[in-house]
Amino acid sequence: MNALTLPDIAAQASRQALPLDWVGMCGIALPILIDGQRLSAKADAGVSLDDGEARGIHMSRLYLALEALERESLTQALLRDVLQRFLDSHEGLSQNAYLRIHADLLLKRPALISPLSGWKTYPVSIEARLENQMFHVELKIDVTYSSTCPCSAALARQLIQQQFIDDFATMSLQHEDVLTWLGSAKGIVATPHSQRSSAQLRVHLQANQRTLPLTQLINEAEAALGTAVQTAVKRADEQAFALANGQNLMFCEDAARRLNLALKGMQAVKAFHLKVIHAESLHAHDAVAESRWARAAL
Ligand SMILES: Nc1nc2c(ncn2[C@@H]2O[C@H](COP(=O)(O)OP(=O)(O)OP(=O)(O)O)[C@@H](O)[C@H]2O)c(=O)[nH]1
Repeated sequence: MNALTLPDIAAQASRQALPLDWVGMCGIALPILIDGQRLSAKADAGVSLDDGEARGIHMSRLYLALEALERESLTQALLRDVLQRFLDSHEGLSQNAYLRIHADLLLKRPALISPLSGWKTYPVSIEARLENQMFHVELKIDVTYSSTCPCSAALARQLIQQQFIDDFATMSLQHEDVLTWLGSAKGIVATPHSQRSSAQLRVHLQANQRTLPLTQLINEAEAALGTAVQTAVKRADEQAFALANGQNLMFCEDAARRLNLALKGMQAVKAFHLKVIHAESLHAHDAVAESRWARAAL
């Protein structure tokens, strides 16, 4: 080695000849473009190290290949290009390439009644891999919503009926008295339990789907669930939300079935796995349902 040559340890032979499944970098700061939005993301970039004799991969080559992601909107084709660059820059060393991107998508949501609106963040992950020359992309999205237990609602209604019997058994019914009673605490002697719930969607896209339809997936999921968590809320909005919840009683099974149907109806979706978690206020544990589906090959 002369004085001007930088030592290159990665190029040395490995002391223990052993291939590795994933080698790379996690948590790389990266500005990305999704649906016209510039998002602050974190990327995990890696390749397999199939040449067990080689000491290491070339981290900088993966890092530099990510540059393309800050210039163009994310598409399946762009993700594939980046993964191909990972492999091209590791010829002879790696056969498989991996890229995970984590970001918070920000969407502005209107209030139910008032003219207000506010922002909601949706954690999203995009996982792309080029494995044995097969390209796969999986989108992960979390959507939060409110769920009210139908069983608890029925039990609460029964208690309200019982209270009505107790209070009016010996009285002749007067419209005015009933109206006053309904507006009092006795008229709602029991309330059903409800909870902030979350749907975790993992979606495989059709190969011909160019863009990543994250916003569309979120919108479809929220429409199917019916009681998405709100942003700006005045009393009129809160009342409308109470009504929406009362008309939208659901077990976790109901939520999972609704999401299943909504995702199946999206042309962009090739397969999915979904999990809904109702963080019960009745228990210290959660009620959970999962569902998976894959479009039949033509
Ligand atoms: N492979 C590997 N590199 C590491 C690790 N930790 C830090 N690095 C550094 O990552 C830097 C970039 O590696 P390379 O991409 O091989 O850099 P380079 O040799 O200048 O670039 P090329 O000429 O393209 O190979 C090097 O300085 C490594 O020391 C590690 O755990 N494994």
